[in-house]
Amino acid sequence: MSSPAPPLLVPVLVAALVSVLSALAVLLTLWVISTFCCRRRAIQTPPPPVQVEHGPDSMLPVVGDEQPMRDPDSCRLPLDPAWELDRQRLKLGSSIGEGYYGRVLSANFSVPGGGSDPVAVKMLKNNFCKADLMDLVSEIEFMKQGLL
Ligand SMILES: Nc1ncnc2c1ncn2[C@@H]1O[C@H](COP(=O)(O)OP(=O)(O)OP(=O)(O)O)[C@@H](O)[C@H]1O
Repeated sequence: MSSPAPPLLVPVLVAALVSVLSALAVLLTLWVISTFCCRRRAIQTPPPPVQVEHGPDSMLPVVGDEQPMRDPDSCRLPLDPAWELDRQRLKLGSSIGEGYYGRVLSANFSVPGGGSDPVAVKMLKNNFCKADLMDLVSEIEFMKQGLL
């Protein structure tokens, strides 16, 4: 049978427990504040421009992570004169459909010699991330190779 704790020990134990709990509360508060500040800083810091490179042995582009792209101008792709069309000649129409990362519009392309051709224009959805851009560029590259 255990003997009861001496009368003085109980207040000391309670005080120690209160001290430990207070310290834990302070640590938790500091952690919450630092996490909140880090998140705010991450949101305020604009993402770096996307680098799209072609690896020596691969036609797939090398681009970054899955952060949302907030500034579409920061991810302008290198021009490819062999495939690039003058987008001033494109007249966008209504939406045809949507896939996982892109949406497709009907459009008319004014042919330089005169007349126009109906075309489909695929573009990234709003709030796309770098992985979506990578998917689109990969699809473009496959199309150039005649693989799609
Ligand atoms: N060249 C095209 N001509 C007419 N309609 C098209 C054309 N390309 C796409 N579409 C329409 O737009 C829709 C979305 O196409 P999109 O390529 O974005 O996605 P998906 O191929 O269906 O799916 P995922 O995003 O998974 O590749 C298609 O389901 C189709 O209805």
